[in-house]
Amino acid sequence: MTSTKGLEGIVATQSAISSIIDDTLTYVGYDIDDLANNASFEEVVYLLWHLRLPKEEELAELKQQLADNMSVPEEVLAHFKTYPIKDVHPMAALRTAISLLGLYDANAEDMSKEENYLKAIKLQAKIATVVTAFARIRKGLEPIAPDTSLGYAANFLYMLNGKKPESIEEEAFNKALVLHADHELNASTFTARVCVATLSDMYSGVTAAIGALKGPLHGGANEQVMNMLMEIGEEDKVDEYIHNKLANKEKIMGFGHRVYRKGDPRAKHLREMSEKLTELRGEGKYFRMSEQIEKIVTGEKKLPPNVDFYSASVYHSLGIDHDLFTPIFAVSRISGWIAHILEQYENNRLIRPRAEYIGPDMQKYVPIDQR
Ligand SMILES: CC(=O)SCCNC(=O)CCNC(=O)[C@H](O)C(C)(C)COP(=O)(O)OP(=O)(O)OC[C@H]1O[C@@H](n2cnc3c(N)ncnc32)[C@H](O)[C@@H]1OP(=O)(O)O
Ligand SMILES: O=C([O-])CC(=O)C(=O)O
Repeated sequence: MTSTKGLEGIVATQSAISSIIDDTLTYVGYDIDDLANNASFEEVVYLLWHLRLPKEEELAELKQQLADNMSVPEEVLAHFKTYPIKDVHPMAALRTAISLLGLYDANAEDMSKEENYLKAIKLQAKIATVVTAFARIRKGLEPIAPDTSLGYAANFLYMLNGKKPESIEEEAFNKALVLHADHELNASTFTARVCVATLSDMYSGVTAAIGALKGPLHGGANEQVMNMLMEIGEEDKVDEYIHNKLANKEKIMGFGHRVYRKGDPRAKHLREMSEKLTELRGEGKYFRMSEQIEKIVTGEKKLPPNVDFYSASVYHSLGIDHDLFTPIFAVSRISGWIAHILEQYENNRLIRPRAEYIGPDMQKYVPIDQR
């Protein structure tokens, strides 16, 4: 038996949800460029869960179901006020809150198709409320109830900030949600599938996936990109900072990808938004710094930016706290996790690979007084 480090190149399942072929990303056969330019996030959620685009009335029904299920139990919100540690990371709070939500769902263990679909709606709806409520409660602010007249993207920004977003903000946030919704067998999606392939419940699968997304080699990179931009501070410091990092063989967050070679097709959309939004906010330097970093890293390491690189300056210019960037990734990606969880249940087999053993040969047990 020989192993492949990080399972590189291993095809671990079949899936009809999304594909990456020759650096082109599609959801159910629809090019990500087409979806980013035209679709609402709710349309994409429907597409991922039903493997077809919704008709008007189907989309209206999903929107209504999401709006109707956004409230979360008081106990979950109250629990945010009980942490003994200051500055709990919002991804840790989110991971716990999703698990906690499962304890308030009487049907959490019901594995019927109907109940799993209802759980999907509840999770997709409530995650927006959980993230925004935590963001407010930690600042001593009251959570804001969803405005059911708003779409999902606008509602998220409304619940976060307490005011309805401008249309340019809503459009940008909707596009970011569309771009992050699914991505074949990335680490967090694989985690979700491994978890539910034991026939564990959907709350467990999503909780596990949040844990995997949190790491800086995966979803956690978007927050690290912004930390890097803040640390560099000024445009004339970029060159020295990046060259030092590369010389020390340190990774530049937001660059590289296990699957894409020529480039991540999502990055250009976020780049475009970053340019527009940072300029509008009078913070164009973050776009210009990002551009400089891209020039150096693509030139010297031949590593193109991934989805996390320009999303950082986009979210920053929407006025979002930097440690909420990864939870926002989860708010979108939960749609993909759920699609994969449902697909896994449909055609399940336990996921259990092997390990190539590299430890010592057979040893004889030595009693403790003779070691
Ligand atoms: C949503 C997402 O998850 S997108 C990815 C988000 N993560 C990041 O942006 C973190 C930075 N990037 C990385 O760490 C990696 O490129 C990953 C994790 C995305 C992909 O990892 P892998 O396919 O395992 O590549 P691996 O880490 O083995 O890198 C291969 C080589 O490229 C180098 N490399 C890869 N990414 C970077 C980077 N961002 N900066 C500098 N060098 C890099 C590695 O140091 C390694 O060099 P070596 O062969 O000389 O040792
Ligand atoms: O696919 C991956 O490995 C990481 C990624 O880009 C994503 O999850 O969006």
